[in-house]
Amino acid sequence: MDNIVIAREAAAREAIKYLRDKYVVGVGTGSTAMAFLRELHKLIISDSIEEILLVPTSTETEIEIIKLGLAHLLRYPWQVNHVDVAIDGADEVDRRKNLIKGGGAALTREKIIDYWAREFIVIVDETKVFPSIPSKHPIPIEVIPFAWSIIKARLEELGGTAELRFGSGKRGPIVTDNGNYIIDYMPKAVMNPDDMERIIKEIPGVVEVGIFSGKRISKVIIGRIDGSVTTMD
Ligand SMILES: O=C(CO)[C@H](O)[C@H](O)COP(=O)(O)O
Repeated sequence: MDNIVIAREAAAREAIKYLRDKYVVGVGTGSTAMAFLRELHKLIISDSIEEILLVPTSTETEIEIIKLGLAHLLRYPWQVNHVDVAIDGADEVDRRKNLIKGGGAALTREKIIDYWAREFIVIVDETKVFPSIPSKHPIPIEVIPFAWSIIKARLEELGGTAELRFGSGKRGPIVTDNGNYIIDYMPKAVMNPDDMERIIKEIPGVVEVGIFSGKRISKVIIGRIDGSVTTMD
């Protein structure tokens, strides 16, 4: 098995320990979150956990829940009055638990559900840990299509590069679950993530920013390629 897969699965298995009977669980987006969903599926079919409900953070995750035969557990935000725990992946994490998210273009729904949850637990493999963010991955920003060129220009004025995200088939810009576009922004200068998030969010037409503040995160579980895990609280 691929080393990264071993690391992601180790983090996903560890996250299972934070679930309880009757929990409403926010289910993240991406391959690591899907590793968690597969572990959760095992628990559910073996009756090791009871009356759990699943709130997806994207259409992609919703489809995976249905494909696993768990449609009866699927709930939308308006069908529950809270989320006990959200488990989600990330593209980058720094030592203060600040995250870059949105590699899968799901950052807005992820932030809505992850921040709503009483506990927000992040699962990553060790290659996602960096001294500061953004390091390798630009900051995904969800924008209203009408405003994309203006926002791109405003970001470039702030310094750095800003690119409208296209699909791999080059048929046009990626469209999010909310009908918006994604701009990937790599700033020139390192800045405090909370300040960076605030500055970008102030640009009219920006829907959400793929910086998730470490202050909002309960725990980061880091899976290692030897199968071990470490936790940042
Ligand atoms: O933010 C996300 C989707 O919008 C994902 O959580 C992030 O891209 C990590 O994905 P993966 O686990 O596949 O590396």
